[in-house]
Amino acid sequence: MVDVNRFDEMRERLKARVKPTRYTHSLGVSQTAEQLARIYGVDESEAAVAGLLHDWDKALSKKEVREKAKRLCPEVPKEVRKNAVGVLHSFTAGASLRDEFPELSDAVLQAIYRHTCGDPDMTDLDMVIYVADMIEPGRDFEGVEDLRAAVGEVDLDELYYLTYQQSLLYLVRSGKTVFPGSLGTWNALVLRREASLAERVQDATASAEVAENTL
Ligand SMILES: Nc1ncnc2c1ncn2[C@@H]1O[C@H](COP(=O)(O)OP(=O)(O)O)[C@@H](O)[C@H]1O
Repeated sequence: MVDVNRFDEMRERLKARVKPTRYTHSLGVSQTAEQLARIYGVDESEAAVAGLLHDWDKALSKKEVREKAKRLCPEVPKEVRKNAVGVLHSFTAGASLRDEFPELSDAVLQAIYRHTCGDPDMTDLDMVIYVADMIEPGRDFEGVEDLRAAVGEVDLDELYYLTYQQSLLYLVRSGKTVFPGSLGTWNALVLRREASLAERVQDATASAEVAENTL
């Protein structure tokens, strides 16, 4: 739980660090993450803080973020630093924000680390931040209204799946490079979703059979 005064201090430091449009986006993500957290039973305070700080390293130039990633994120391949510089800010912020705010939990840092590329095995907080980043009120892309309409109507795994799908569609449609790990993540999400649907069909069939036999 982050103290209200501390949250205000984080907000002021972010405001001084990033461009005004990025600051507005960050406030939108923080508020949307808090709402999603309430709906899906996730810690609201952690969601608000992770949402607020997720783009902390967007303030860095391409050169700076590449150097920071090289220094702090040895797990990120060289070709990602070279060809997908846009994703690096999430890794570097996740790896370094505790130096700025020592009270940040591992869960918050992980959600920040995963906010751009996701992961096959996301926690509920990770998914809340990933989705909030895509649907905060300032976002405007084809399909965003469908995602907003799905909030509370589908479970969090499904909402993350739908959001991830939109993100990949956007990258491919606009001819952008895709982070190599994203294909593996997508495949894992598809397979898990298929397994979960099959399980639900099986359960429904079993329940129908029980009902029929008791008539
Ligand atoms: N899986 C991915 N692979 C490669 N690039 C991505 C991926 N996901 C997002 N990006 C790109 O990385 C940049 C940062 O993404 P993100 O942090 O989600 O958005 P934003 O900067 O708009 O808040 C954007 O240019 C986005 O298109």
